[in-house]
Amino acid sequence: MRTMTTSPLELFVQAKNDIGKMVSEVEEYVVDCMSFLIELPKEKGIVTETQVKALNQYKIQIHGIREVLARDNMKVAFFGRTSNGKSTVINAMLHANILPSGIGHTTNCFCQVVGTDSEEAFLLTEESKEKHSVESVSQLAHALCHERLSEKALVEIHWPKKKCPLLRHEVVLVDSPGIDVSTNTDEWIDRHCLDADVFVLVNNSESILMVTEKNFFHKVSSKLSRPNIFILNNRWDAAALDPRSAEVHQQHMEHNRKFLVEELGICNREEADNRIFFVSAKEALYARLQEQGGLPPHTGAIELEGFANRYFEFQDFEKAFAECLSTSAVKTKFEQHVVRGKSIITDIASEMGKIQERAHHEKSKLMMQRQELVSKLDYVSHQLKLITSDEKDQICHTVEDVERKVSMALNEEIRRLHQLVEEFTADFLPNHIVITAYKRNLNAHLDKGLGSNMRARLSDAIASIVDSAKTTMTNRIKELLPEEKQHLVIARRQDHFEMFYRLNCDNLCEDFKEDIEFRFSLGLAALMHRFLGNKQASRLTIFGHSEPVPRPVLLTPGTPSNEFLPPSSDWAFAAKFLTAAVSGQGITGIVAFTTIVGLKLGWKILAAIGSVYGGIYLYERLTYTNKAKERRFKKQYVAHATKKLRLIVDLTSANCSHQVQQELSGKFARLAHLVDDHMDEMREGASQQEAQIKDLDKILESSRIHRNSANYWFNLFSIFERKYLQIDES
Ligand SMILES: Nc1nc2c(ncn2[C@@H]2O[C@H](COP(=O)(O)OP(=O)(O)OP(=O)(O)O)[C@@H](O)[C@H]2O)c(=O)[nH]1
Repeated sequence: MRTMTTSPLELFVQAKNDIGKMVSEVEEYVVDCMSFLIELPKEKGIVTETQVKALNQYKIQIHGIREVLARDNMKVAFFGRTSNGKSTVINAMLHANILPSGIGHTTNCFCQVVGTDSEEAFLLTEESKEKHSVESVSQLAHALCHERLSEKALVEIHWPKKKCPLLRHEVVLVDSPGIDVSTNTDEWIDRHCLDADVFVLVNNSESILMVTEKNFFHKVSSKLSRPNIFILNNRWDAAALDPRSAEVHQQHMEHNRKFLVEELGICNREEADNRIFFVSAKEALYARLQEQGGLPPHTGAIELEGFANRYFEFQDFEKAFAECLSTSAVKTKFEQHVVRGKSIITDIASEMGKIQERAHHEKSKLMMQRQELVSKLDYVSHQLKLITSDEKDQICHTVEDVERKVSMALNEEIRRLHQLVEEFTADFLPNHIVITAYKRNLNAHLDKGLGSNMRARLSDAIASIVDSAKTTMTNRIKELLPEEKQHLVIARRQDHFEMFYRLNCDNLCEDFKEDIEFRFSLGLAALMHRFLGNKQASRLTIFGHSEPVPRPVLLTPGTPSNEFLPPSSDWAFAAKFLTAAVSGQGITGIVAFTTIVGLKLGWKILAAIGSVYGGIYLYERLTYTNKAKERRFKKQYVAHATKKLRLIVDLTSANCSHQVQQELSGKFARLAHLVDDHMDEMREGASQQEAQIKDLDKILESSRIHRNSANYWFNLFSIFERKYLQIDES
């Protein structure tokens, strides 16, 4: 609904303020949208380069509209032949004698009168922006003459607004040189007419419209769509003196109407009648100057008959002109801005819609991906727990299996220990230094031999068990890893397991003490041991002798020893005696023993027995070589080592199984670590997706706000349209 104002011209001012404010705010909005677009992540494809460029273009265009708006005003151009009174009409409308007028060609260039807030009037030319001060018409005329301007040049006369009410409403009045003096009116039109809202054709009512005037407006009409043209038949005061004035009036009306309606085709008959006026600018100017006290009373010009009617008609012209100018200027000046503004806003809303759509799509995609990732993470975590528990059991079984195998193999090796010892060859001499070295080398041989035998027995089997366990856990873990990481679980060469069997025979047999002294097998001590057994013999040794008797070595380990029987009758006596004799170890004892046996059996028998006994002794003594000593040494060593090794069977098998456990646990820990890393990456990915979803929410919210704002601005433009541009529709 159009707001009625005191002056029709105020409509333009009000519309200009409204649209100026709106465009200024829309510019801020477009800048906001631009910043929003620039900050959007390009890699997601939510915003395209084309959109950014388009928005930048809109920003430039809106800024351009704002700049044009600032310069927008209501422009009226006055045309007519020389001395028809164009300058006088303008002066009358401005209520001031601003433009020079007179007989002859007084206006030699385009003079544009605009209002200024300044107190003083000044003049600007196109060539220089230097302000020329003018205070009076004569000065202005002088200044214009002095400038020596071409007819198409433009001079701006800035006149204080407070002196002229018309200038307060953003009205610009353009005076032109006489159409009849120029041959280059095309250039005039291009330079000065295309942005004019209203044209006033000032005709001298003492003559009809000439071809030059008509041709000029034909050109204007061809370049502008339906220009607003008013025809002022000026100097009507002079024509009114003619008795045929009514007839002349009629002729002018018909002629002018025909020109506007038929020749130019810019309006209909009724409209044309409202655009044709018969006035006396000179009288109107004089009357107004007189009102302001600018002229002495009774100057003559306003005392002619019919002045009042002509003056009223001049005022009617001003009123019709103001309405037409304001309406036309609002439409021509602002309609294009509104159309452009609405188009920009619609485009921005559409771009925001696209961004919203893409962000929404991206968010849905991300949410699905995140859901998948979280489910996968839960699955992997759960599976890892299951596999870990399962593998623990599996490793326990494997370890037990290995322990059993090692134990069996070691027991077997212990049983075959004598073979290993027999295989050892080195010089053997019964002296301390050689024996010490011999023992050391034998220990090393045993260590190495046992180790390599164990390896030969178990290596393949254990390696196969371990490899199989590793392969199983690797395959299970591999399932939990993404394809691109599965190569990390493939076993490397250094993953191959080798059992380390260190029996440490050096330490084990450290306490081995050999006994390789000659022992006559039928000697008294040997016989006593044979008959009494080790314990009794040892007891006798402990109670009866100052010289310690070396501990006898069992020739056949495992052979049960004879039980000690209590002595009886003669044998009991002999035994006691023998015991006493042996216990005494003295010649007296032996002689006594021999005498008793001799007396009992007879001396001959005794001599024979003695010879045999001596022969046996001699034989044994002679055959007890170094080789025999070495054999005895090795036998003792085997017995000792066997006993010792049996003690460490459990320890060794436990140690080996521990190695397997370490190997498998280590391997599983490394594999599980890969899954942990993968889960960490998934968690990181999920939290990144969460952050991206939040960012997308912000983008969605911002694009929604910007889209709503676009709708708001579009509605405001529509309201402006209804208020100022589609008045007839309301
Ligand atoms: N009698 C009478 N004289 C007028 C009227 N209007 C203008 N004149 C006179 O006509 C002469 C020319 O007036 P201008 O206003 O200078 O005419 P113009 O069309 O501007 O002339 P150029 O600037 O040379 O193109 C002046 O002497 C005016 O006083 C009028 O309505 N009645």
